[in-house]
Amino acid sequence: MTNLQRLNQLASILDITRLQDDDNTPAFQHWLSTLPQLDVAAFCVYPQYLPLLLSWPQPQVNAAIATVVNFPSGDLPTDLVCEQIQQAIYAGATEIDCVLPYKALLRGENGYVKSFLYDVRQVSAGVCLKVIIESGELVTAQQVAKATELVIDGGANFVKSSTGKTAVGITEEAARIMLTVIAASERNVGFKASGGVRTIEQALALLQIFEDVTGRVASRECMRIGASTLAFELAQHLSTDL
Ligand SMILES: O=C[C@H](O)COP(=O)(O)O
Repeated sequence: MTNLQRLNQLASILDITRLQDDDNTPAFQHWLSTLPQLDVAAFCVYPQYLPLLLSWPQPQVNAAIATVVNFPSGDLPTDLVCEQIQQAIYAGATEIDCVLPYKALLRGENGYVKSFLYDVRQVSAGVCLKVIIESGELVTAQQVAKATELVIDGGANFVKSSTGKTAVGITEEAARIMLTVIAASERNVGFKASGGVRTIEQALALLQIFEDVTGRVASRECMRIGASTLAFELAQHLSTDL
């Protein structure tokens, strides 16, 4: 595969993300105006910015519209998270990135986590559900594996590593653990790497790990990379490689 083909493959699995806590309408609209024209997998923004994204005059015809719930703490009551999901879908979201109650998992409350995953899957039926395990906050490899296993068993479409709001985002070690559990499962579940993916080198390394561990070719149906700045570097490389 040529470098250009690999970079285009990377663009096709990118979830361009804007989850700034000090954001506002003018800044968000300016951000939209700066976005490069790439055939990406999705745009991921806070729920309050879904209307602006959906009314954006340059629709990215193939891109999904994603938003976040139970974000970033993972601590909200299940019924409130389900309400957030319903509101997001009503607002036009076609993908939901939902933070797992990972602190409950760390307390050993696996039953609560399973019940949470069941409820959010029911209320998000028909849309793409990505569950964020916040791998950088899980202490042991066993906890990363267990969180991944519970998310898969709960029926999510993707297991996502990080919110990008904690000290540690995705690491290659956590990616390997998550992908090993995903590869061993009988279910068709995808992997989303996120949290501090700032360079093309990092992203290509994660893409390679995905393909090495799962034996699958990375596509938007089975792999995503969530990043807030990578699209700009990628567009520069793609324009110079033409
Ligand atoms: O999906 C969430 C991402 O982590 C946000 O991207 P970032 O880490 O490049 O800011």
